[in-house]
Order: sequence, then structure tokens, then C-alpha cells
Amino acid sequence: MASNGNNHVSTKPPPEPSPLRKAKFFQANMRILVTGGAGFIGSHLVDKLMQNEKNEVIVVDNYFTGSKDNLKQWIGHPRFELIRHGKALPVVCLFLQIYVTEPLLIEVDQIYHLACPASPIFYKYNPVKTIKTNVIGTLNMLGLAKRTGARILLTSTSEVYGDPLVHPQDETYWGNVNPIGVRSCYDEGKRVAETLMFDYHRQHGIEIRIARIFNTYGPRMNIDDGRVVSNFIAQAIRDEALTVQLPGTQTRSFCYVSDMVDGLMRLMEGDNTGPINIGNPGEFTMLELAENVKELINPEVKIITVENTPDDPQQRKPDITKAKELLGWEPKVKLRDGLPLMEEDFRGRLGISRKK
Ligand SMILES: O=C(O)[C@H]1O[C@H](OP(=O)(O)OP(=O)(O)OC[C@H]2O[C@@H](n3ccc(=O)[nH]c3=O)[C@H](O)[C@@H]2O)[C@H](O)[C@@H](O)[C@@H]1O
Repeated sequence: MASNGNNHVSTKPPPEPSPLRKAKFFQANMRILVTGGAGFIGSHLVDKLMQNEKNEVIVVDNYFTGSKDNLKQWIGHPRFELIRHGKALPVVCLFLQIYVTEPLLIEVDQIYHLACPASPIFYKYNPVKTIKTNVIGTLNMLGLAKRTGARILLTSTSEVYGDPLVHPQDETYWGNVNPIGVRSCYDEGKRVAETLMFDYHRQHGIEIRIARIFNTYGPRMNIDDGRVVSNFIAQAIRDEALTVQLPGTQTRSFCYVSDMVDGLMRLMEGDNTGPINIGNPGEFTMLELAENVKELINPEVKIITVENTPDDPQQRKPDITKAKELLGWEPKVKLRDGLPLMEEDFRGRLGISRKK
């Protein structure tokens, strides 16, 4: 049984897969559910999973932050299925509808559970729905894993470390999180989701994997997503000033999306439950990031400072020793190589070409 090296080993064998999966007539394909599969990271993960002819991929998404456009190349493909919901109810409600009141009665072998708005602007917009998504959504996916015997991977977040007092952050750090702040719906929500994963693992023998994702960027991010890399790139392309939130010395470590997807798939296929940090340890202040974007994308653009929001973590950098040792994974794409790839995608979508 997989362990995270911290005595979290389940005493129970994993539940038996559905008898259907063993039936003679049943195809040998691996059936993989991706919640949030129309989103930024989810859709890149789907692309990679679909490259393997043995995979059937089922996406559940409510399009709150994801978009059908991200999956257009797979719609109609015989190994691909998209579960979407009607338009009568507000989008987040619809998401919860399927998770809460309509259990997903499908047979799956693996579940990548990504569903949740990840941009602070979006997750703070309706915090009650955000925490419900993290708690009830994860509970229901664990219920599905229990019934089908599927292995489930949760994309948790570096936000579980809060405003960290250790640097860099390794997986043994328990975090410095405000339980009643405006970010709590997300960071505390993900912390409860991790707890649920381990409780199902210990109590029911569910095969779990937990990735703690650090800031990720790349093509298909929402243009007005509100996160720093997408903001700066869109601002530089539109000739608008880059808005560095104060103090500007706060740091983040940015991982290119293809590296992230590679890390998630290695974690799913490997033997370790995690939690495992998946992120790029290259650390930048927000002022340095702005300088890089200015130099690479638009040397004419201004950099200004603006007010920040409460509880913004002041430093963040993953210790990826565990990912290197246990998954043989480390990121390959440097920030200065990844930013131009994202610029190209944003220019295409904004319809603004580079000045000669
Ligand atoms: O990108 C991510 O992966 C993470 O994004 C957010 O976490 P955060 O690190 O706060 O992401 P941003 O909103 O991109 O902010 C990063 C830093 O940039 C600053 N910022 C943001 C936007 C902007 O226009 N200017 C600016 O300086 C913020 O103050 C903050 O210090 C989410 O909360 C995480 O769950 C998610 O994993």
C-alpha cells in the first residue's frame, strides 16, 4: 500500500473495482475522469491523456472558469466524453448539483479531481460556493472512488502553507493559514479536501494521490483571470501599465503548464500517496516578474504599484526534493522560455500582433 512516509498507511486493501470492469466483453481501456477538465491545467492534462490510445477520458466541468473552447479538438472523438449541465441554474450551483444531488453513476479507473476556481478573484467572488466545492465536491469524488475502486488524485495547492514561516516550503510544513480570512474559502477548503482524502484512505483503503500545486502559467489561462502572469502579459500586449501589487517584493515560483501536467501524471502512476509539491523552484519577486515581462514582451510599457489584497503570502517557493526522489520529476521550462509561449497564445486570442 502506498505511503507518504509519515505513517499515514492505510490498513485496508483498496476496494474491488466494479465487476463490470472484469467482464469479458468489457474493453481494456483505462477510463479516466477529469473534473475541471475544461479549465487551464485540466485541458492540458486531457490533451496529454488523450495521446494514449488506451485512455478514455471523461470531463466534468461547469464552465465557471473553464471553457469548452479548450477542449474543442476532442469533442466528437470516440474516446472522449464531456459532461456538461443545463443553463437554468447559476453555473456554480450547477456544478454543485451534479456533485451533491446527482452522484456520478459512471465506471472509472482513475479520477483527476481538479475542479475548483483557482484565481483569487474568482474564488473570493462566491466564497461559500468555493468552500462547498472543495468540501462537498471532494467528498462526492471520494464516494465515486470508493464505489468504483478508482484511484483518485487531488490537486491541492501551495496555499495550504498560507503565508509561510519556513522557506522554501517542504511537505512536512503544516502552514500558517488564517482560518477566517478572505482567502480561507480556498486554502482552508483545500486543507479539508486533503483531510478527507487521507480519512478515506485510512478508513476505506481508497488509493489516493495529493499534489500541492504551486503557481502555474501557460497558454489557455483566462485572459482576465486576475492572476499575476496572465495580468502582466495581457497588460503588456494591450500597452497598459503592469500593476505590481504592493510591496512588490513578495515572491512566487512559476511552473510552466506542460511540466505541471507531467508531474501530475507521474504522481498518479507512481506508488506514493503524497502530498507532494509540484512546482518550479525558480523564485521571483513580483517586481522582477514585471521587469521580465516588460523586457520580453513590451519594453515601452510602464510598471506601476497598486494596493494589495489581505493575507497575500509574502514568499513562496517549493522544495521539490520529494518529487525528484519519488517521481523522478523536475521542471524543464524556465520562466523566460515559458513567457513567450504564453504571449503567443494571448496575442492570438486578443487579436493583437507584435509591433515591428
Ligand atoms: O497561480 C496559482 O497557481 C495560484 O494562484 C493563486 O495564488 P497567488 O499566488 O496569490 O496568485 P496571484 O493572484 O497570481 O498572485 C501572485 C502575486 O502577484 C501579485 N499580483 C497579482 C496580480 C497583479 O496584477 N499584480 C500583482 O502584483 C499578488 O499580490 C501576489 O503577491 C491561487 O490562490 C492559488 O490557488 C493558485 O494555485
